[in-house]
Amino acid sequence: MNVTVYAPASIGNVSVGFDVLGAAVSPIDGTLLGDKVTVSSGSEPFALRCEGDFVAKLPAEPEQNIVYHCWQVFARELDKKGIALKPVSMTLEKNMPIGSGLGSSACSIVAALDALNRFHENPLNETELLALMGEMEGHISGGVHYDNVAPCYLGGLQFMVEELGIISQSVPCFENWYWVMAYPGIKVSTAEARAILPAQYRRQDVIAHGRYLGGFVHACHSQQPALAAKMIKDVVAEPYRESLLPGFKEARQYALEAGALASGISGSGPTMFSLCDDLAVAERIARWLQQHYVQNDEGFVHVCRLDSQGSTEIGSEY
Ligand SMILES: Nc1ncnc2c1ncn2[C@@H]1O[C@H](COP(=O)(O)OP(=O)(O)OP(=O)(O)O)[C@@H](O)[C@H]1O
Ligand SMILES: N[C@@H](CCO)C(=O)O
Repeated sequence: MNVTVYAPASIGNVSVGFDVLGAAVSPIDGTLLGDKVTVSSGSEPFALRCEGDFVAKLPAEPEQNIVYHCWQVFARELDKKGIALKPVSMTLEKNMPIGSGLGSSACSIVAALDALNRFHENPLNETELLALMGEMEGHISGGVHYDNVAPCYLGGLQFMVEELGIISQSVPCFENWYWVMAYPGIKVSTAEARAILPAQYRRQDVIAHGRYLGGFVHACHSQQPALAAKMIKDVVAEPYRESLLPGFKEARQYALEAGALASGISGSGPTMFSLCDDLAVAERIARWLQQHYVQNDEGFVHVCRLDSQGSTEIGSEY
């Protein structure tokens, strides 16, 4: 028996909701922009093999791979429930660049925990599994935040409510929005990009943040796309992180002049997203970003749609 799970890329924050809003995205050309994890029966308690385009960027020791930590916390939770852990042989296909702002660690975490859970016939429910995913993301980035793992696992646009035993709920979005994702090919560490943020904010920024986030969620629920797009503004992180992203200011200005409805940093960067409601505009912006924002052979640009599915079981054998 083996189970394979694919977990998609995600946009943390979506500019307007620092740490509390995130969106899962997939390229419209069918490219699988995310990690895959396969869990098979093993002959020892745990074994990990890594492959894929970005395998060389992973820590050399399996014990330092987040997939190993996922297995450890999964074992801990099964132990609490008195359920036997099966010996597993895991394979990580690492397709996501690390430190990209596309939720790369979230992809590995979500694919690993979802696959482990399915392999054991779902002993953990959705909320228990998502809580573990948040714990693992916190382990890597220095602070628990669900804005990558929740959309990556559940799909769509997710808002972190973290109340009444609920971690995240989905927010309706707009069918005709295209998300142009441009990864320049350089690395920005999430932990470092968090460490440069101020510990306190001015009252006017707090008020603006509340207006933008409340306005965005309201506009999504009342299906006002123009208003929703206008509310995609970041006063919490972008002003402080811009300096980490060479060419970002110019690229955002180009995208907005070329007809993007909004443009911002994806997660902690360096990937930027540009939102369009016209495919021709999205493709024009994508071509420009490929020429001017991408810095090396590892960079790429994809025109995406919201991925409403989140992590998905693919190609399993029973
Ligand atoms: N399977 C894995 N996938 C990604 N990173 C991993 C994995 N295992 C261990 N790591 C380590 O976790 C850290 C991830 O760093 P960081 O949080 O900046 O990247 P990220 O998750 O790719 O960022 P982002 O969410 O912005 O895409 C790196 O130090 C990396 O070596
Ligand atoms: N909300 C997180 C996302 C990291 O991808 C941050 O901006 O630090």
